[in-house]
Amino acid sequence: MARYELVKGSLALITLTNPPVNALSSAVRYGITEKIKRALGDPKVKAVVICGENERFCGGADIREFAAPMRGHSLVMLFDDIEAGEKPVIAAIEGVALGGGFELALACHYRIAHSKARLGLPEVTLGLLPAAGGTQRLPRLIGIPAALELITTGHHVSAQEALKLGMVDQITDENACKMAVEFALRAVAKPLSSRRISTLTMPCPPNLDALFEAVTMQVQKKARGVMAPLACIQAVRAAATLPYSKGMKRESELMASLFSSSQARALQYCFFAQRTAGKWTLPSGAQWSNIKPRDIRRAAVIGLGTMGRGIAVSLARVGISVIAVETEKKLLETGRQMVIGMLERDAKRRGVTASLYLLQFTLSLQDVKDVDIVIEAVFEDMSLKKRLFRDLSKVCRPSTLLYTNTSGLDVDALAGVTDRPHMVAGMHFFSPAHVMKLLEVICGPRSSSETIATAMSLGKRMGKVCVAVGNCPGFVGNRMVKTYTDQANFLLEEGATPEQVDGALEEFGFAMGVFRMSDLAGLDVGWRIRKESGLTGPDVDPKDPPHRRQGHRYSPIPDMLCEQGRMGQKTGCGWYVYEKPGGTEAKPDPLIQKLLEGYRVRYSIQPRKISSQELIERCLYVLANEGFRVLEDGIAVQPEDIDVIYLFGYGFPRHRGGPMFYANMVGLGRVLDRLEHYHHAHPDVPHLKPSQLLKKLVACGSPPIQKWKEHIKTMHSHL
Ligand SMILES: CCCCCCC/C=C/C(=O)SCCNC(=O)CCNC(=O)[C@H](O)C(C)(C)COP(=O)(O)OP(=O)(O)OC[C@H]1O[C@@H](n2cnc3c(N)ncnc32)[C@H](O)[C@@H]1OP(=O)(O)O
Repeated sequence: MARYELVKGSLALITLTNPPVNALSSAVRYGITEKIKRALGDPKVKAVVICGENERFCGGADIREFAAPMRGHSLVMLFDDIEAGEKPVIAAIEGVALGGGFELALACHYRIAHSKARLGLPEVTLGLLPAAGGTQRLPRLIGIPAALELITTGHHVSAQEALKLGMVDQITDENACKMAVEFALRAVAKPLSSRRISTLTMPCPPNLDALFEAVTMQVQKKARGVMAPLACIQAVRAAATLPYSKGMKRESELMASLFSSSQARALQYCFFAQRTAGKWTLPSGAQWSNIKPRDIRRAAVIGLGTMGRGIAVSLARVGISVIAVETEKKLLETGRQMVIGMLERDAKRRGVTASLYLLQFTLSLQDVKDVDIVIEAVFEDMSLKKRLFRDLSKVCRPSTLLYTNTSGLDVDALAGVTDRPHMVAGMHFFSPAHVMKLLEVICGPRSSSETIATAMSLGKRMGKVCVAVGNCPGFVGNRMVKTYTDQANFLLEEGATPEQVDGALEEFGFAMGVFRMSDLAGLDVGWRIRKESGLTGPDVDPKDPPHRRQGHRYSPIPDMLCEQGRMGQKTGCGWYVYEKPGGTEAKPDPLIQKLLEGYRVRYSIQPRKISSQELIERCLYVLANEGFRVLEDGIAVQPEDIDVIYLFGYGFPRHRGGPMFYANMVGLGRVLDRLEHYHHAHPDVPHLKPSQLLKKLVACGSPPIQKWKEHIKTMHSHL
């Protein structure tokens, strides 16, 4: 796990050999400890270079080992030994030096980085802190403000930024290991005392208290209820106010308070869930590792509304040429200006040239005849989409893949009107499409594995987190979210206010509660869908009372708001009132209070005081319950897929892991009990009825989430 070579007669070269990222597993820690001992004890050796195999220095501690108490050689002791040694040790950083990997580099006397390397202390994103001396050495090296920024955010920096900040001594475009060897030969004669970071005097700014207070407020605002950033601040404060050894003790105490916390478990689960979701599998056995995606060079985007513009930008900025199609000159011109503006702003932010030459705008569908793929992003109207797919069949060459950006319509129905149903699938982008990271790839029953592989690979190329899901109304994300918003509406009927429901969800960790989110997205979106599906408007069965549809409870309150023109932020009022149309400052609206009171009187509902616990349980247990049904129905393959969708598409707080992980943390038995309780109280709400899979898992002793897959026996998978 660590290779030892003597080079140039007097240098020990220690190479970490734990692919793919040379993580510091217990075997690697043992390996480095032994090799350092050997190098320091060998009189022939005058200096040491540490590097990583496969042009990657080190991705940090082995996160998989955090599932159990840490055993084996201590990183802290190893790093103290390296630093205290009498021979210069040089870190040769290629690829990444992250977390424990960067802390290893900080313990070395010199750091040489390749110009493409990235460095940082991302432990906070895993619910931890850099507990191998990172919180004590980094502020001594680069100062408290810069160290605080890096440690509390977990941001990686480029080698150039690292050099500017003083994190590395030199950067090179050559092989960093070779450069480090040459550097080491020159370093042999130099004194080491000023190179031991732990002994350096801390550069302290005068207004220390104010600085820590400001950073604490910033962190609390950005990540409400998240523990790790606050612990990071306390550890850096210890570095600023205590001698090194006492600071290390504080670092270790703070790490102990985080190490087995539920937040750390959730955040580490999210890290692996994201990687698990990328490894898609279809029932045919086709999967990410055995199906070659098509190479996409030319794409067409049909429709230049909000979604189409974002998709065009996402494609062009990764070098794919785009033909954007609209039906009217005015719409085309508006779309063209918006796309160009977005691309120019994006390029300016990234310090690159906008690839405007990749864009073409047209009113003629004929112009898309030679593209590799088409992504349709027209209005969410089935007959319009069908018409377009029929036309695309005629226009496009036979090898063109066709994708629909629908948020919930039947992908197979669209495939069925084409001459190539196996070459049709869904690509559900989230708005704004050039910003939001999530892409649901919808596999129709006839979609070929190549069609899916191409969508997944293209999504990844555009920087998206892609999840392959089955075809059903709303797919995974929107199918589940309906149960959550329904509960929120029912809670209003029963006595809650929008601000109470939102307050409870925001306290839980959502950046925005369900009603504030609805105001932001626009209430008319859901209204149109409900009208189309006959839940409101002229198509409603006259025998249905206003608060029941198809035998189930229904809340007409959102429809009532829309009928009054309250569409959310854009109209200046929705569930809240805003300072002006387009305003963002949500204030509780007495008119909504009045509307709710009138509604309760009309339907003889006795309002009651509803606890935050009930608000959370009703909204979130029902969400997980539908997630279990999604798994039962084979619409998603594994709970990780659902959680990734909720983390990246719906703002589910990452430190809670996602709806399925949250249910697992609460305890499946408890979730089942509470759902049974609520279903008993509201028998006309089928979504509150516990799913079969939840019952089955509880009956099997509530296995850990990673084992649920073994218990999911689907009648037939939709993937
Ligand atoms: C009381 C205890 C005291 C202990 C003190 C310890 C203090 C130190 C703590 C730490 O170091 S925590 C870890 C900090 N490091 C990170 O957070 C980095 C995590 N990794 C990444 O960001 C990325 O993986 C990467 C290194 C930038 C590489 O990205 P790339 O896109 O190239 O590859 P991936 O698909 O992400 O990863 C490939 C493969 O490797 C696995 N992996 C990555 N990093 C780790 C790791 N640190 N530990 C274990 N495994 C890791 C990743 O899961 C992938 O695995 P597979 O999916 O292929 O199985």
